[in-house]
Amino acid sequence: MTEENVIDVTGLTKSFGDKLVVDHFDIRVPRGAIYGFLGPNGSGKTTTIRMLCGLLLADAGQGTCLGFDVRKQAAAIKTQVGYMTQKFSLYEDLTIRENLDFVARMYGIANRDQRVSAALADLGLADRSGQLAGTLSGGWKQRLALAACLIHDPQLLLLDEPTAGVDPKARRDFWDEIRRLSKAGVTVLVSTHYMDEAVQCDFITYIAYGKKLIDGPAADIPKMVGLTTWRAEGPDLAALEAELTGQPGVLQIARFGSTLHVSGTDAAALENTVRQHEAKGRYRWSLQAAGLEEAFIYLMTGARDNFARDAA
Ligand SMILES: Nc1ncnc2c1ncn2[C@@H]1O[C@H](COP(=O)(O)OP(=O)(O)OP(=O)(O)O)[C@@H](O)[C@H]1O
Repeated sequence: MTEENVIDVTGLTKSFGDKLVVDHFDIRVPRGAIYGFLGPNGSGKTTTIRMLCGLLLADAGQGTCLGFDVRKQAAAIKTQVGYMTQKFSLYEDLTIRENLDFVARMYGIANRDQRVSAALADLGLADRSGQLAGTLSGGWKQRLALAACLIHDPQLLLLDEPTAGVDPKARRDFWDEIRRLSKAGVTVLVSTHYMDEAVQCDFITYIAYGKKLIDGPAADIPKMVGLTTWRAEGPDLAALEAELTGQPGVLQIARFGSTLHVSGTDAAALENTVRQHEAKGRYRWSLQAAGLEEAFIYLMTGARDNFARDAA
């Protein structure tokens, strides 16, 4: 493995039957990075992650994951990544300790009892280790699943929507842990539909209909998306939103606290519309530096749900 890239693949392609699900996907993930994987439902994120961790053989493409060939060394990759699936994949009718012990046994970990006890202590669940996993709240289940992924000290975590349906406080705690792991040198590729998670990533890649549309450092994404945003402050923002909807240059209107962020990709047309409203004097308008939040909303709502295309 090169020191720089823990994942380095090009042209990954996968079809199911006659349906092309992932189309020539390339990605390079530097060691220690948190790489956000965004895209509408059904865009091919899970399929890509499964090809990267050796669970699914790509139809075409090549490259390495943790220095192993993704096509020829799937078995080695599987033992060395931590993969967290969308659905809770542990046993609800085993206790927390039994679940961790089971996973540790699968990986053939030496000093198993010690390792499991350390994982329980890290989790803050040492006192409740005899509790059935099925009785945990959604947030705790996710943390337990993460602890299970980490039991063999993987250098790479592939997390597939790890916090879907989990409350905001539990999501924040989960991400504190992700950042701590990243600081310790663990590389993380994480798919998410949440803006507050996307903004915590170092890099972002965006996929739609199996094709990568955007990829780069998170700080560069707004520029790549090419949105101009104006901010409006004043009374009755709902009325302003209704007035602006569909006007020239206006592609997106998003409420941020007591302000309205109005965005578009045609800067001149948008400014023209804004100036006309500004002349009425009801609202204070200011040009807003391009932000990842607006870019995220644009990306995640701009492309239709991929299943919708299938259904059409
Ligand atoms: N084993 C399979 N057999 C047939 N079709 C599949 C299989 N796995 C996935 N698909 C299809 O491939 C497409 C991409 O699915 P995938 O789960 O990779 O998308 P995703 O981006 O992870 O979606 P989500 O955000 O909803 O999890 C979907 O249309 C899905 O129905």
